[in-house]
Amino acid sequence: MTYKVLVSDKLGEAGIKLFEQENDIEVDVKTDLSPEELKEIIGQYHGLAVRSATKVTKELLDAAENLRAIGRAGIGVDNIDVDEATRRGIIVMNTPGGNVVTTAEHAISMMMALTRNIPQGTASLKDGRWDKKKLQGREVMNKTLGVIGFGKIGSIAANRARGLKMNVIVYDPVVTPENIKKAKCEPVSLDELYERSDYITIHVPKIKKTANMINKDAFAKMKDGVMLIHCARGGIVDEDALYDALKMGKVGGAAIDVFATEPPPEGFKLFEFDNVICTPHLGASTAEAQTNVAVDIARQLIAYLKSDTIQNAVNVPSVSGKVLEELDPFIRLADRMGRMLSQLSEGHIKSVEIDYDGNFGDNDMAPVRTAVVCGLLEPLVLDDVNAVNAPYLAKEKGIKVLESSSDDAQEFINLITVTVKTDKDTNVVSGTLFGKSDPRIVRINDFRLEMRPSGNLALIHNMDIPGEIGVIGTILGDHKVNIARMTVGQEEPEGERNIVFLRTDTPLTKEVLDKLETYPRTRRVIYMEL
Ligand SMILES: NC(=O)c1ccc[n+]([C@@H]2O[C@H](COP(=O)([O-])OP(=O)(O)OC[C@H]3O[C@@H](n4cnc5c(N)ncnc54)[C@H](O)[C@@H]3O)[C@@H](O)[C@H]2O)c1
Ligand SMILES: O=C(O)[C@H](O)COP(=O)(O)O
Repeated sequence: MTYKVLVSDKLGEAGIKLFEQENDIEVDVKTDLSPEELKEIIGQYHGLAVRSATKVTKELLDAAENLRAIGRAGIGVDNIDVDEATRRGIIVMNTPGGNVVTTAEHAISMMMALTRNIPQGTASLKDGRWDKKKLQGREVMNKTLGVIGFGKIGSIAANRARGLKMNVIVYDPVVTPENIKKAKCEPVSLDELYERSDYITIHVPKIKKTANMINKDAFAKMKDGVMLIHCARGGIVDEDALYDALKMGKVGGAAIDVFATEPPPEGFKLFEFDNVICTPHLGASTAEAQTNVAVDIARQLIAYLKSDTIQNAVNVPSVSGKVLEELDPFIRLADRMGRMLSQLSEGHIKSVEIDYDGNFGDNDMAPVRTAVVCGLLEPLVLDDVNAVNAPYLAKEKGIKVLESSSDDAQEFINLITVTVKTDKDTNVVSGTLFGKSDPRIVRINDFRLEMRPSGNLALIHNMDIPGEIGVIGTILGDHKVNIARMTVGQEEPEGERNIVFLRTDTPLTKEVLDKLETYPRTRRVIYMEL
């Protein structure tokens, strides 16, 4: 299979080369497309590589019928409708490491440029003026820098600021005070950060909670003359509130790299202030960072398209190729168990319980859990179900997914037992591996058996009476259906019922199934193709 990848924003050459080196990947680089142009061509692509400029909206995804993966060469994914991608089973990944030093360095450069009026000095000098007196600045040594968001970039910016002998105070609700102190910074509340900072630099992700977080109320709490550095994402600072704060002199200067609308509209009102300096979203724009993120995203997209290996996904847990390889036989078993349970169960599914008994190594079983859910949902829903959207679809349908584990797998080395409860019934299937990779179903509800879960399978609930198996054999023989394998399940505790589990060489027609169900007495037949 050949996978087509579209690169729709400017991407480092080294990344493009990686795509080109793959025999089974075709890459097209088409930047600066209008939303309409992009919508027209997106249907043919399996992978899409973007930065901030491409807006991956629901409308675009509506047309992206073959798209499996969106790769963001950078960090912020607020230009991508991640929920919609998830619902459609499209993986979204970013490159969290490649541009962080570059961006922290940009924030520090912006702070220094702002405090020493470097852009203003350049402009006035080129304009023929010698504004030496007017453009006097101030030192940053011993001043207090407030860092909002102490993740990858915030912590590097704080480290560089410590090198400039600044006092660094930090607000981050997730990072522990110990970790902030270890970096020789002081953890504080957000209000305290506003009250004490001479400079504030913002390094939070753009999410619902951080949209316009630096607003009128925040500015009101800040020190008079505070200088603001904003190199995170547009929309975190309320630009109207910043305008008012600059006008009142509450904010003494702002260095802005990112804007609510990019590029900002003509006559953008923040440009009227001399003490506002700007860059056109250059935070990540160094040769080093662009090579890093381009290479990272190309590798990640190639790995996912070719081998389903997930790295740095923002909408599904990451799994390395090695772990996937180890778990692969369990994943296949789990998928089949889910499919069987889907066909055994009647009514609305309420919950799925997965028990892992015995030895599964130290692996995170998330891919196995997802495979059970995929198998369970696939026969029931219209959407394509995969590892990306399965948890989302289960949640949307109100299905609880529970897991437990124990060391005791009875006579097996490892045993997966899945119990599906609906509003009408409860069904249980257990499966294991024979050897390292040969999947077997060893229990269906009250019956112990042993059957490979693949091919054309019929599960026939009988009364345990003489001649019954002969009748089934005769019906199939009369219709020229060859039985490849037959297992009779033993009821536990021993009772009057049994189940016959058949694998046939050819699919069973409706006529055969009707006969099996009614002749000469009623049986329950569940037919599945796995
Ligand atoms: N200007 C650019 O070109 C450029 C380049 C790279 C990254 N970025 C942006 O920089 C930002 C930071 O990136 P990162 O890699 O450091 O992310 P990160 O995920 O490593 O760190 C973000 C930190 O913010 C914290 N946080 C979340 N909500 C918060 C809140 N309400 N208040 C305080 N802290 C909060 C998180 O706990 C986390 O520690 C992102 O918005 C990213 O998109 C911009
Ligand atoms: O979040 C990011 O990585 C930055 O905002 C960089 O965006 P860009 O790749 O569009 O320059």
